[in-house]
Amino acid sequence: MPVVAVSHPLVRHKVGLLREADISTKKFRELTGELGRLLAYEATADFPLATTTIHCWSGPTEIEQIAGRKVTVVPILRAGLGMLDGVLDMLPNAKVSVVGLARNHETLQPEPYFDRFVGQLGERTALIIDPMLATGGSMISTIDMLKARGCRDIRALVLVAAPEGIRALEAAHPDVRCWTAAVDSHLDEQGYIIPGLGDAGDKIFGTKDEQTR
Ligand SMILES: O=P(O)(O)OC[C@H]1O[C@H](OP(=O)(O)OP(=O)(O)O)[C@H](O)[C@@H]1O
Ligand SMILES: O=c1cc[nH]c(=O)[nH]1
Ligand SMILES: [Mg+2]
Repeated sequence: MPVVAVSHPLVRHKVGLLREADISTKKFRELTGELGRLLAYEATADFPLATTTIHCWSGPTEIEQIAGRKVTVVPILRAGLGMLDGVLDMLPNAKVSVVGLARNHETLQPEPYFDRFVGQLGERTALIIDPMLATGGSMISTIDMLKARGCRDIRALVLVAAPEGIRALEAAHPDVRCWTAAVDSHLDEQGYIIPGLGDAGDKIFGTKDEQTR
C-alpha cells in the first residue's frame, strides 16, 4: 500500500503528545522535529548499501555505506519546515528543494506562491515533508511539480493523514509511497483533520493571531 501508517511505539507516543490543545510552540516544534527523524528512518529503510574498505584502528576493515543515493528533501511551506531539521539530522548531505503552497480557505485548493528545486531531480530521491495530509491537494500538487521536472523516486512523510487525503493521493500517484505517523478519522466542513492537530503551520510558527484551532 502506498500509504504506510508507522506503528512504532515512539511514533505513536509522540504524535499523541502533539494533540494536546494547549501545547506550547516550543514543545510542538520539538515533537515535530523528532517525528521527522523517526519517519525519515522508516522511509529510508530500503536505501541500498555498498561495501568499502577503510583504515580502522585495528587495520583495514570492510564497512557499509549508503550507495551514492542523491536525496532532496522537499518541505511544503510553511508547516513542512517544522520537520526539516529532524529529517536533515538523519540525511545531513541531502539538498533541499522548497515548495510554497497555501490552501485557499474557501475552495481548499492549494495556491502556489513559491518554488525552488535543486538540480538533477531525475537522479534523486525526493522526500516531501508536510505535517498534514488533509484533502491531499497540497501533496498531489507538489508531486506533480517534481514529476514534471523528471523526478521518479518520490516519497512523502506526514504526521497526520485523513482517509480522504490518502484516497486522493493513492488515486493520483499510486507510485508514490507515503509514511504517516497517524491516520485520523475524517475532515470537518472546513477541511481540518479530526481529531488532527489543528493548524500545524500556526502552531509551528507561533502565529497565534491567526490561530483559531
Ligand atoms: O491536504 P490539503 O488539504 O492540501 O491540506 C494540507 C496542507 O494545509 C496546510 O498548509 P496551509 O495551506 O495551511 O499552509 P501553512 O503551512 O502556511 O499554514 C498543511 O501544512 C498542508 O500543506
Ligand atoms: O487539519 C489541518 C488541515 C490542513 N492544515 C492544517 O494545518 N491542519
Ligand atoms: Mg496552515
